[in-house]
Amino acid sequence: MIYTVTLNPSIDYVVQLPKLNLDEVNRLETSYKFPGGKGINVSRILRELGYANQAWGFLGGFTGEFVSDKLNQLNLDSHFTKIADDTRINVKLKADQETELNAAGPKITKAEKQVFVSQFDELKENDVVIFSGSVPSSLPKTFYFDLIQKVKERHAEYAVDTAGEALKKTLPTHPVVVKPNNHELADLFGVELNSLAEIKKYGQKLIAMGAQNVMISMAGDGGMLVTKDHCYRSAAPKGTVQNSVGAGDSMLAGFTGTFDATHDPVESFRYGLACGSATAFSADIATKAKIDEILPQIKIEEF
Ligand SMILES: Nc1ncnc2c1ncn2[C@@H]1O[C@H](COP(=O)(O)OP(=O)(O)OP(=O)(O)O)[C@@H](O)[C@H]1O
Ligand SMILES: O=P(O)(O)OC[C@@]1(O)O[C@H](CO)[C@@H](O)[C@@H]1O
Repeated sequence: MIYTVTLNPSIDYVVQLPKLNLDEVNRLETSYKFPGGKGINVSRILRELGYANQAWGFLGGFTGEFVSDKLNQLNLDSHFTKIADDTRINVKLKADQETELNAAGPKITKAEKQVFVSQFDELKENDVVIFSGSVPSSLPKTFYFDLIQKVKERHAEYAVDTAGEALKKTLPTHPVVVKPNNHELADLFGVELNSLAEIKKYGQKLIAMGAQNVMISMAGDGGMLVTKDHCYRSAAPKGTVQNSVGAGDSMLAGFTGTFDATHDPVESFRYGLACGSATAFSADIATKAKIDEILPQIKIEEF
């Protein structure tokens, strides 16, 4: 079974207008509300691909009710810990440029945290836990790392989509896959990455530090997969970008779900790339039909 962890879910309020004028009232052309949060996006794609999974995390208040109702409507299996404070609202502004305003997140009490942590006792050998997204500021900075210790005690596997020191700290515990984007990879080492060869070199460093697979996302430039003995690269298929929010989560879902089922890194990378682009070319998180349409366009080569 695959479990996704979204410590800080959101309502994603996506607003579209031709141009943002600061210091003025701006009238929106369209606006949508989606259930958001990285792990929730991962769960939605896993479900589209037919992989049984359950979404975990914290939800509370009227905003939490909205997210919960939407997940029920999507028939998503979920088990969120109820909290007293309100789940956050993140604003995604699509104008001449894309701007995201992500809130810090709700207060989580000690008792609520305890209820959530006890869920990890349910894990079994060979389960996979996917940790994605920010940690609300009321939780300790080491929270992912502490949860990973629980996953390892239960002999389950895990994947992680986080950045900076939190990512570095998890590498020696051998995550199945980590998915930095090229900018996060550069920031991690305080360097600029100007070529695919450099991206490969720093991806290999993450392998040397303990990751089992390193998938580097590069938005419209496609992606790279670094394994212990190989490196694979693919450009992105062409299409009209509608809303790239969640493309990285979709990529992680495609890879991890396929890898759990097949243990084939190239096939998993293929699904990761197709899911990422399918979401970028959709208004919301991609559907199975969109993923199937993109899959034949993915061309992977050894690099
Ligand atoms: N404009 C695009 N055209 C085609 N494919 C795209 C585009 N944007 C993203 N993708 C696909 O989705 C993958 C993940 O996207 P991206 O690199 O933006 O992830 P990310 O930085 O983690 O994004 P986010 O945090 O918004 O989910 C890319 O590696 C690529 O395969
Ligand atoms: O603030 P975080 O947790 O880093 O990211 C949250 C978020 O931007 O990530 C998803 C897209 O990847 C959105 O659904 C959500 O709003």
